[in-house]
Amino acid sequence: MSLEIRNLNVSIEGIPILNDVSLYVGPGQMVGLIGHNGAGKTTLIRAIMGLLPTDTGEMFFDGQDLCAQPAFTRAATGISYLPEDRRLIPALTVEENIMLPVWANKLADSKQRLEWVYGLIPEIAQFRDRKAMQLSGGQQKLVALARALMPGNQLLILDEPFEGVAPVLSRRLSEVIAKLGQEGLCVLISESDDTHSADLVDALFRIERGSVTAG
Ligand SMILES: Nc1ncnc2c1ncn2[C@@H]1O[C@H](COP(=O)(O)OP(=O)(O)OP(=O)(O)O)[C@@H](O)[C@H]1O
Repeated sequence: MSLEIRNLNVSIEGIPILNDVSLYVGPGQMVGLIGHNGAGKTTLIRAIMGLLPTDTGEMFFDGQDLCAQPAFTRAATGISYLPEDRRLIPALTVEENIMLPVWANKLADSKQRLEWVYGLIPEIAQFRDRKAMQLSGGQQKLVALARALMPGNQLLILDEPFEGVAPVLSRRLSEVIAKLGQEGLCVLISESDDTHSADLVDALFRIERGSVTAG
């Protein structure tokens, strides 16, 4: 499984945002996407997820042309993302929040997948029956990651996962993300600088004013 993006151009309301972006995430690779606020990280992630239309260029995952497939097919392809904000539903329990993508996409093997996620992040299993609103911001981030892991069994995209997370929890988040690499997932992590991702990633791309360079 690999993600290959070639010469991708994306505009929002007629304004060019991404210029000729090329990026590669190899099988089982963990790759960083580093850029300042407004550089275009979220726009690129939204384009990969099919949430923004692309102007020109190519995106392939496991040989499938992602540009040709609508957003709702991503979960079935095993592609998922952790948005910058957590977007948990406060009145639902932790487990209900984690199960949302399973219900929305009628995913198979959800029981095994849930056990796998609880094994990876055991502290979440302990508060599975609590309402999301009763958790700290960092705990909510872990739950949002768990939720993304339900459909994301091939490619997981993490949009600034460490943003606004206290040091103790960001260390824990790093441990969990490192484990994902060992599980053979392709992972793309965006960050405004490489403070947290430097030790995690196998390769790095930098994005500046909508243009991406390797290294
Ligand atoms: N809905 C929109 N309408 C107009 N311009 C937008 C829209 N969304 C993003 N942009 C512009 O696209 C550029 C890239 O924004 P994007 O959110 O992708 O950056 P980012 O690297 O993720 O930054 P941040 O770290 O602040 O989230 C910015 O100049 C932004 O103003």
